[in-house]
Amino acid sequence: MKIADVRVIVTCPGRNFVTLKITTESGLTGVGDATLNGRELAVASYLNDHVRGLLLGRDASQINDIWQYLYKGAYWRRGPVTMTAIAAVDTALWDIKGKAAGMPVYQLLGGKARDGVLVYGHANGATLDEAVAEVGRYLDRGYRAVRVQCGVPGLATTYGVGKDRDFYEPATAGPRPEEAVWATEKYLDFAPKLFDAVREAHGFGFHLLHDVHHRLTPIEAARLGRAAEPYRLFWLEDPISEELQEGFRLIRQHTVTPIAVGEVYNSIWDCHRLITEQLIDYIRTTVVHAGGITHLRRIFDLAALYHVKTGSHGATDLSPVCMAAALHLDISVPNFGIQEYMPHTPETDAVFPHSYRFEDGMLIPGDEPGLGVDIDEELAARYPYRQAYLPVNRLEDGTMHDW
Ligand SMILES: O=C(O)[C@@H](O)[C@@H](O)[C@H](O)[C@H](O)CO
Repeated sequence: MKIADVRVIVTCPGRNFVTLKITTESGLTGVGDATLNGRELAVASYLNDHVRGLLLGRDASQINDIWQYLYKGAYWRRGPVTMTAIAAVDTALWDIKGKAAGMPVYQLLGGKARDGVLVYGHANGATLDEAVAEVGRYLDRGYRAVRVQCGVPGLATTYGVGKDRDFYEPATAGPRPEEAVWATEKYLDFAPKLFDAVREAHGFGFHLLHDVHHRLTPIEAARLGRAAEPYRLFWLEDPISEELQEGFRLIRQHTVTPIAVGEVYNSIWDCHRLITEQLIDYIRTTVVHAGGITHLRRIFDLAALYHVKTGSHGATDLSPVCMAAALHLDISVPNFGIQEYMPHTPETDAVFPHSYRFEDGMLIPGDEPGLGVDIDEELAARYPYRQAYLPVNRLEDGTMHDW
C-alpha cells in the first residue's frame, strides 16, 4: 500500500476549506480535513512544502508510525498548524485503511456502541424573542439538544448571532478581521434571562446548551454557572480562555453547571489536567484540530477513565470530511456525550459528497468502506480561495478582549 500521490486542495464554496487527498499505488484514495479557520494557507503550505515529500513511497497502512514520524520527526511539537496537518494525514490514512479492509472506519474502531450520534443544533436570535422562537424551530425539526445564543441588549454584535439564520459563519472575507465590542456586565445580567425565557417557552424536555466563547474570568464564569443552575444546562461551553487550566478549578468550586471546553486544544497535553482532575465534564477536541482519529482516540480514552464525556466541535469551518471522521469515532467510543452539528451550505455539501445523514436528532455515519466522504475536485476548482478572518473583539474602552 505505497503512497503514490499526495494533493492539497484549497477551495472556497462559500467559505475556505483545505483538504488533503492521498492516493496509493493501487489507486485507493483517502481524504483528510486540514482547515484552520483564518489561517488556512499556513496548513496548506505545511503539508505541501514539508509533509508531502515525506509521505511519498511510505506504506499507507502504517498509521501509527506515520503519526509519530510527523509528530516527533518535526521536533517542534503540537500547535494548531502542525496538529491540523498531522490530522489531515491521519484521517486520510484511516479512510484508506477502511477502503482496503472493505469496512466503514467505525468497524475498525471496534464497531458501533450506539444507534446514532446525538447532536446539538444552533439557535440564535438578535433579540430574546427571536432566540426563543429559533429554539422552537430546532425542536420542530427533531433536534433533542439545542444551543442558544442571543444578541445582548446594548451591544451592537454578539458572538454566535449570525447574519444567516441557518448557516452561521463568523469569518468574513477581506484583508482584515471585523471588530466586535463586548461588555461582560451587560452579558452577565442578560444570559440568565435568556435561559429563563427559553425554559419558560419550551420546557425542560430537551438539552439546552450555551457557549460563552472564552470571554469571562473564572469568578465571572462561576457566577454565570450558578445563575444558570435552575435552567439545568447540558453544558456551559468555553466559559474562560482555555490556556489557564487552573481557572476551571475555581469555576468547579462554585457551581454544578456542567462545563465543556476544548475546541482550540490540539493535543492531550493541553487538557490532561482538566481531565485527570475532573475539572470539566465534556472534552470538545475534534479530529481536524487535535491530531486526527489516532490522537483524538487517546484523548477520549483518557477522558473515559475520569468520567469525562466527549462533545466534539462541529462548526461549519470544519469540513464534511472532519464531520464524517468525527462520527465514526463518536459512534464507537464508550464515553460519547454529544456532537456539535451545524449543517453546511448546499454549495459545500456538493463539493464534499457524503453519506452521513440527520435522523431524529441524531447523525448516522454511512456504512460504505472508509469514512463515506469525498471531494469533487472539479467542482472544488471552481471556488478559488478568498482571504477571510475571524473577528476580533474589544471592550467598550477599546481594550482587546477574547473573541
Ligand atoms: O462552538 C462553536 O462552534 C464555536 O466556538 C465555533 O463556531 C468557533 O467560533 C469557530 O469554529 C471558529 O472558527
